[in-house]
Amino acid sequence: MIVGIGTKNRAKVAAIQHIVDQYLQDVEYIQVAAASNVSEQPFSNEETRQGAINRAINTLEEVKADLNFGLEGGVHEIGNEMYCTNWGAAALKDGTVISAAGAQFLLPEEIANELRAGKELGPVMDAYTKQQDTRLGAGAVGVFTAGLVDRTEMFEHIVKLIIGQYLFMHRK
Ligand SMILES: O=P(O)(O)OP(=O)(O)OP(=O)(O)OC[C@H]1O[C@@H](n2cnc3c(O)ncnc32)[C@H](O)[C@@H]1O
Ligand SMILES: [Mg+2]
Repeated sequence: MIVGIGTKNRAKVAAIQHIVDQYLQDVEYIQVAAASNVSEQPFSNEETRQGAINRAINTLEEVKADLNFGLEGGVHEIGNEMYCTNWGAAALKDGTVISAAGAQFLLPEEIANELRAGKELGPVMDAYTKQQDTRLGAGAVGVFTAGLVDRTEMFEHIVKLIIGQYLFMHRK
């Protein structure tokens, strides 16, 4: 089968490939930088979920694979506290869209304030860590969990939930 990957972000690509390779056979991958059609920095669960779904559908339209993945990161606030939130979706050839949410974790107040001022988490994390492209490696989750959970592991759980739902739908 053909699996479409709607991102070129290597942390997300690795998450999709690790889980697909574990549970599906004879897979060929096609990658595209699919548009999310939401803000660069989604600011609610609804918007983050929509970004993942849009990426999955845009990947389906571009590569027409059997399973087309979209993964999206964003933030949302509960009271005065800001959490990172993560969503994934897969669009099937017949237009069915499977979705699942993943881990959420609290962002430190100094990071949350930068986002409230309109900045994006990617560049804010690079400034905070004095490194480049945090979002392609450990991610904010890796930094703020002392390396216990990196961005790939976080998205792997979402991909596993999606493939599990796909296998359930196609059970014999
Ligand atoms: O190439 P794409 O697939 O777009 O991957 P991305 O890293 O930009 O990821 P998202 O668009 O899903 O994330 C939305 C925004 O939040 C940032 N972001 C999300 N999660 C992050 C993390 O764990 N570490 C650093 N930045 C993160 C990201 O850089 C964007 O500004
Ligand atoms: Mg992005």
